[in-house]
Amino acid sequence: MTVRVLSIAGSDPSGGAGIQADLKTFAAQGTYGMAVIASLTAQNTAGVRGVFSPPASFLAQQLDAISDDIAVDAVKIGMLGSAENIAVVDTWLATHRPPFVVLDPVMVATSGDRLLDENAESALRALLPRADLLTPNVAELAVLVGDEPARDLDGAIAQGKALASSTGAQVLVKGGHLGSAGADGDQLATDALVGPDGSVTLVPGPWVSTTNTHGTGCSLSSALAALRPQRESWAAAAVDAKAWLTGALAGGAALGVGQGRGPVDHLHALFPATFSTQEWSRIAPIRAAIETMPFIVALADGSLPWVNFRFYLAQDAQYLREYARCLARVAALAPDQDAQEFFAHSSAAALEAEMGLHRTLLTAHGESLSGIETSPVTTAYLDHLHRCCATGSYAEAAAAVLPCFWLYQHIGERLGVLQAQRSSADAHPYAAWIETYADPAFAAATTSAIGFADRAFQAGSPAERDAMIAAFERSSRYEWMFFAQGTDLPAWPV
Ligand SMILES: Nc1ncnc2c1ncn2[C@@H]1O[C@H](COP(=O)(O)OP(=O)(O)OP(=O)(O)O)[C@@H](O)[C@H]1O
Ligand SMILES: Cc1ncc(COP(=O)(O)O)c(N)n1
Repeated sequence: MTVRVLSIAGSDPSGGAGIQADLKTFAAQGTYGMAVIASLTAQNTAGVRGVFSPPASFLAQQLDAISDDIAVDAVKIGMLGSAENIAVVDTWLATHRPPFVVLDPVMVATSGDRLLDENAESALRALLPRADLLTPNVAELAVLVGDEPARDLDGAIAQGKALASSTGAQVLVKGGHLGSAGADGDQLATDALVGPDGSVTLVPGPWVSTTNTHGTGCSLSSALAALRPQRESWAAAAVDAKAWLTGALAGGAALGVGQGRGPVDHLHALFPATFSTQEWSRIAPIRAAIETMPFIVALADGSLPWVNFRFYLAQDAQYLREYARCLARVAALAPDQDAQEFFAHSSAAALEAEMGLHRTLLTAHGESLSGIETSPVTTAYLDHLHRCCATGSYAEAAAAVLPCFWLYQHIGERLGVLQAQRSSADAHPYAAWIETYADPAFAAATTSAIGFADRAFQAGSPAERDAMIAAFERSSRYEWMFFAQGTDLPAWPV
């Protein structure tokens, strides 16, 4: 029979934390997931905007509906929001306690926003002894033992021992925010399972360099609840939950979700990394460099001087003419009609739509595209593309032309979000450029280009796969240099 796991928690509409994360985690562990919503939040990856808790009587009604019908093998309790909700859960546990109870004492989100009424802290403290396992983060652990936040893992373990002994529950001390060093000096993210008898089991894991950490606490506690009925002990469940979470953290960036601290990829093991997800993660430093470079920052806020934008536009027009030839070459190499149509259409679109945009923008300033000299960076990028498309396979050529879709779509989307937040009265000098790349039709074309590259990778020989990886990374670097030449290199005489 499938293991049936219940989450009693808050809702995170952006899908990275709360019950949304819990249900994905339950599915990832092969269990049947259920969710009783204690509280609603309006939040995204950047922070919490509002919290609304329905009447506690409705929480009781939801819990009764489950208990009257379904045997629950394990429960994970997360954000409860209010003292009234905590009282309802306390009563429910007294009468319907499932075999395994994990309690994540959610008080404050990573963003610093409160997720528990201030007057509910003592009620939450009183609920703790009903759990088998508590999963406070460093800040919550400190509040629960009435101490300052620990500065290192040893300090956190000492607090964990105090909490375990006062509640009779096991405590998983999470060292994610503390960091620790392994024998070979590698940075680790070590957790520790502390028993009420003072026993300590270290659960080490590699540190993942990522900003996609929204909902890690929710996901870890859910994985523990889902795995415990399938494992011998909490220690065994913790080791497997930790390994799963490390993979989810590593896959988070490739999801491309949100502008703040993005979510982890709960389903990474069900859908193993493709060429595109792997490469998107691999070029994370290049993406970060593009997102924060002076040219893009000034383009985003509209402060980019026209002289720099004009230089960029002129080079881009040179680039697009040749890029369109490369896309036509990918179409010629395409193994099937869908790919051929897509790349041929993209070639025409590069000439018509994008170059049209450039012409309009220049004409509006009384300038034209004639007599422009191609810069060294533009030349180098085009030489690379022409080489991949002239001498490489379809797979290599499809990988080489992909960053120009994907990085523009990515930057366009980011700038489009900023643009939408701006008051409509503030005219942005480069609004037309942003709209072109933030357009959902361009996002759809990018998704198609990614799909074609992924399929080529699947069908490719080992040599072709290596060539795809090299071509994709090199094109991505050139994309960065291409933007950078607009402000960061000495002016090229035009
Ligand atoms: N960058 C990282 N690399 C590896 N593991 C991490 C990283 N950040 C957090 N973790 C792990 O994620 C789990 C959750 O730990 P964390 O301390 O972030 O909890 P939390 O603060 O409750 O999470 P949340 O961000 O959801 O509030 C722990 O197993 C921790 O070791
Ligand atoms: C509904 C809900 N529950 C829990 C958290 C804590 O997660 P995090 O600290 O990662 O934001 C959250 N943000 N939202």
